[in-house]
Amino acid sequence: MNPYPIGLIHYTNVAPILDYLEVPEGVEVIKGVPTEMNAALLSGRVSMANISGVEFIRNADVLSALPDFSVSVLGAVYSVNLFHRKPWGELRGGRIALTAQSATSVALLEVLLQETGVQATLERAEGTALDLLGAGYDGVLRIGDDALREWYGVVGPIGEEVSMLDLPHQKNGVTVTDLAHRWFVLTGHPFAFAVWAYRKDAPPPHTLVQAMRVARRRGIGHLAEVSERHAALLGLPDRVVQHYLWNFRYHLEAPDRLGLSEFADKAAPGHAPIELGVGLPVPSAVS
Ligand SMILES: C=C(O[C@@H]1C=C(C(=O)O)C=C[C@H]1O)C(=O)O
Repeated sequence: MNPYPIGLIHYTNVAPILDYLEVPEGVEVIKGVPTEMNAALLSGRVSMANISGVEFIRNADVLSALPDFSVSVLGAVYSVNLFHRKPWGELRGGRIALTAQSATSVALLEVLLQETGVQATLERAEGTALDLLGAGYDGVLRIGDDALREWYGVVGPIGEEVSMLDLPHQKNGVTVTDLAHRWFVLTGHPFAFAVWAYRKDAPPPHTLVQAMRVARRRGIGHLAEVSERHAALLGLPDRVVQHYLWNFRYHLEAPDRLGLSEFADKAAPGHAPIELGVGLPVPSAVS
């Protein structure tokens, strides 16, 4: 029987799931950044991946998603950041560098700029936020582990007495605008950055979905160990990474679905209806 190919984005934000995932036999794994996994899923190279929420929305005619998984957050996320020196409103007419790793966060930035009447030129460019600001960009969008490290590089050190919650973070003339926080200020809802999407004609085996649920339960139950391990890898304080991971919503509950559908209407008007759980076994009565 052919293996079931899946794509995994290995950002720290999914460590509480992936660190404990025991991949069942018959499942083949490839790894990459969001835009690579988006392309792999849409090309059929993989049948399921934790892809950018906006790509799931844009392709809701051919993609479904697991009904109880996402990378969502209510309020600040700390790893989807716009770095800029001028105030947000003065980015009008400016140039903004976009990491090539992102799809959802780019669409979110576009929505937030539009909602605030700020028209800027967005262009893909790779490099650290400070380097690209130094190269003349007015704003720099960074996501994932790079964004988290560079956020802390600008605003750190953050002690226990100085809450991570005091936003926006500004230091030495650089403002780090957290896009998920701005979405919350705009809507009052969570933001779903990623979902576990799959091709409607190739739903994942139940063994894989169940292994993911078990992994998530273990990861959340061992958050201190996960945080300590990844803090060392990231070179960040353990307590900062623990707050970062504690802050995520890994299911796809009603608030997260509300945020996803609200974003879908803003970012992809006229999108096909979002269908969750297509082709998955109907949950049996819990014994
Ligand atoms: C929470 C994050 O969101 C990520 C952003 C994505 C995107 O912009 O396409 C895709 C996957 C998410 O994990 C992050 O980058 O840390």
